[in-house]
Amino acid sequence: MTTRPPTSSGSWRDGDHPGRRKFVTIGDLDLESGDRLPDVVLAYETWGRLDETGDNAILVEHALTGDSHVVGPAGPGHPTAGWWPDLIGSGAPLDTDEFFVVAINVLGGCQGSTGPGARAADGRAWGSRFPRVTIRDQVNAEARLADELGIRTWHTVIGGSMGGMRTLEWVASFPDRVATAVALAASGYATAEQIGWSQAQILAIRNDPWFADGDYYDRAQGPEAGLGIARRIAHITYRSEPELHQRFDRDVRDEPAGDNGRPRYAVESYLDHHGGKLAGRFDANSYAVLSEAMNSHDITRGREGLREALAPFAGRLIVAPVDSDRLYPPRLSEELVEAKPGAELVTINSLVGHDGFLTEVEQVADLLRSVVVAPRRH
Ligand SMILES: CC(=O)SCCNC(=O)CCNC(=O)[C@H](O)C(C)(C)COP(=O)(O)OP(=O)(O)OC[C@H]1O[C@@H](n2cnc3c(N)ncnc32)[C@H](O)[C@@H]1OP(=O)(O)O
Ligand SMILES: N[C@@H](CCO)C(=O)O
Repeated sequence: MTTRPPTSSGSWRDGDHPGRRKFVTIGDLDLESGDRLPDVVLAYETWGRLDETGDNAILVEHALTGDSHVVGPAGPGHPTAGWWPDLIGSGAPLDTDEFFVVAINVLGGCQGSTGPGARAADGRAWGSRFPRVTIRDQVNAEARLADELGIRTWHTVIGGSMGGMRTLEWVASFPDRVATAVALAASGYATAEQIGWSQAQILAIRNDPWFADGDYYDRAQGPEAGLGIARRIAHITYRSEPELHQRFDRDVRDEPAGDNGRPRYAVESYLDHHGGKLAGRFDANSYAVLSEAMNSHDITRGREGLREALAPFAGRLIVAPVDSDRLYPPRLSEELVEAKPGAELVTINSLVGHDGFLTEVEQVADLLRSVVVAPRRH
């Protein structure tokens, strides 16, 4: 759930140590829908130092249930340890001796940024009143944070999945503010199948009797069961069929015993684990808002096609699909490379599927070392 920062304007922080959350008020945000979201706060974390030229900043964009805590242990404001361990630090692929690394909790999220669990001006959680936001709205908000930090052009923007969507939207919306973009396990638009999977997940949440039309924050219980089901559905799409087969096959867990003596398959217990874990650390409304934001993703909206959307970008574009990804199949990355002359395709090899961009940390590290960071030193 959202940890509400103190109400004020300008920047404030939990602490000055690297990786400690900071907050900035970016003011009112006009949304694509025509709504205006007032007094928007974004939570973010930084590592390293912005140099005098201001051109050494790297933006790391998190995926659906990630947050600004890219590296480091769990702690206040961070329900989990970092989701890309060891990628940021002195001598790490995103080397803080050289770069100023920024990660922002996405608009609509639940780890410090304005989202449905945050309090509106009347002191009540936004809940059902939280407006629809798009990936483009989220990137517009992030651009305002970049302005606040004095970052005109990102040296690199990198992200996977929903983070890859924001990376590509940065390229399309602010082509002169990104020098290099790395989009992992992503696509230029949400596909019919992705939208279909999202629908099932959103319905699981909204049909939980404890959802209360989204206004459950002052109740004894929220729609954790619905969120858990959503996560189970999603998690299957994040993994490959061969991986699930190899890991679990038809194995049965002997405890706890299944109801009515039916077997409890190991894969069920695994999905129960992931469903329960997410329900304990994430806000269901945020999950639905962010899923709808992902459904909105389409860098071609108002820009003709992929080619036209990417044409103004003069920087370096690297797209990195996971070869076994059935949710964002490699053809979606190949389309981007075909649409953008000079764009590079670097395939991540993994049995895992979509989550490969999180689990194959070494390959991501190699990618960052070889194609992103190294060229700056020459
Ligand atoms: C690491 C984080 O969660 S950081 C928080 C932010 N998170 C994100 O941004 C991404 C969200 N995380 C994820 O999507 C996933 O957790 C991933 C991609 C990181 C997981 O990748 P993997 O390393 O392949 O983990 P895997 O899917 O095997 O799950 C391991 C967990 O399942 C449990 N598990 C494995 N098999 C079973 C089973 N048959 N029954 C019950 N539990 C099982 C393990 O005990 C382990 O539990 P733990 O995570 O509580 O320690
Ligand atoms: N498993 C990741 C990837 C979603 O694309 C997450 O939960 O954020």
